[in-house]
Amino acid sequence: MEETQGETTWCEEEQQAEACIWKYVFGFTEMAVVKCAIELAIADVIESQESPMTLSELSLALACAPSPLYLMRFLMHRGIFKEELTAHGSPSYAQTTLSRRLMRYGEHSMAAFIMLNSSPMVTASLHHLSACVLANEISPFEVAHGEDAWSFLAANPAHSYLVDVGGGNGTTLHMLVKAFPWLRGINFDLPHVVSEAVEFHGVEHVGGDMFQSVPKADAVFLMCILHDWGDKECIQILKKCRGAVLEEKGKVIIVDAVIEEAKLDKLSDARLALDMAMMAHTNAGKERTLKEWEFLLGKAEFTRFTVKSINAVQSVIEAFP
Ligand SMILES: C[S@@+](CC[C@H](N)C(=O)[O-])C[C@H]1O[C@@H](n2cnc3c(N)ncnc32)[C@H](O)[C@@H]1O
Ligand SMILES: O=c1cc(-c2ccc(O)cc2)oc2c(O)c(O)ccc12
Repeated sequence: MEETQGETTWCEEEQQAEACIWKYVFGFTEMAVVKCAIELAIADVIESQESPMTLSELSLALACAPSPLYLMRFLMHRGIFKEELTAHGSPSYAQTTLSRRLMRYGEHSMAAFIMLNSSPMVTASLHHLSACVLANEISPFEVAHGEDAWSFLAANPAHSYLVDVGGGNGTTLHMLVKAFPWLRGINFDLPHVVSEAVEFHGVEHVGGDMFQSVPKADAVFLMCILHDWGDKECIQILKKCRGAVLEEKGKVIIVDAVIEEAKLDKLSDARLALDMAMMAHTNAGKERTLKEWEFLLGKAEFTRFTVKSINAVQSVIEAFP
């Protein structure tokens, strides 16, 4: 005979508790999978595709094997992505209002907060809550890091540095720094170009030659630069850019056209016209196909790259050392 407690039986309460306790058993796992989705830019890739993606399409876009993308099932069950069937009946993954909050950019993005709260700097403090409750008057942050948060942040600035190679007068970098306040910008261009540039908050102008060296940073940005140059020069520039970032976590972000000969869209003509303009304006500059980008990035010794179309003449290519 079941004991009743109000509306709920003892047995139902046990079952609810059993389901609930697993949330705590695997609480960190949930955070880690969401962090992983942000790092892989899964929501950004599906958004740029503008249609649901199968696991094999996702694996191509992310330049990884399909099997680890099994984590999409977890994210789908949490209501982060939704599953839809393709015309051939294969499962594909689509954006939701929630997954758009995992995008790295965009007005609803919460990615930066998730990355901060799942960072070792924050999680290390959370491991000391009980000691701090008992010890009183000392913060978990101080126990974990040996100093208060303000001294720690002064010694370990949380900013990421982005260097815009061939950034002109720094306008683009200024827009990026305003949109992403955790960024600090280094606008790198020829000395006579940066000497004319006006000051922007969060942007430092540095004069130099990208064929000689590129300032060190967390990431390098190259917008409409490589299309000005032939393959030999591009490989030289790309090698300097690869050398400017850390091997484990740096990247080189290229904004340039990707010519798709087989897949036409409303901007295909504009890309091909830009290719003709490059022929007219430069010695060996051109717009490149995916195969040509693959060749350049391979020659410059990048280990992998991803391409995101952004509904513009240019695409965003992220190359990893
Ligand atoms: C086509 S513009 C692109 C400017 C900017 N990235 C944009 O998208 O508006 C090319 C830029 O590359 C710069 N540049 C050319 N040669 C360079 C070199 N050797 N080192 C650094 N910058 C260079 C030019 O001064 C110019 O600002
Ligand atoms: O004539 C051009 C045009 C561009 C250009 C056009 C449209 C875009 O969305 C981006 C770039 O870029 C140029 C360039 O980089 C250059 O060195 C010479 C000429 C042009």
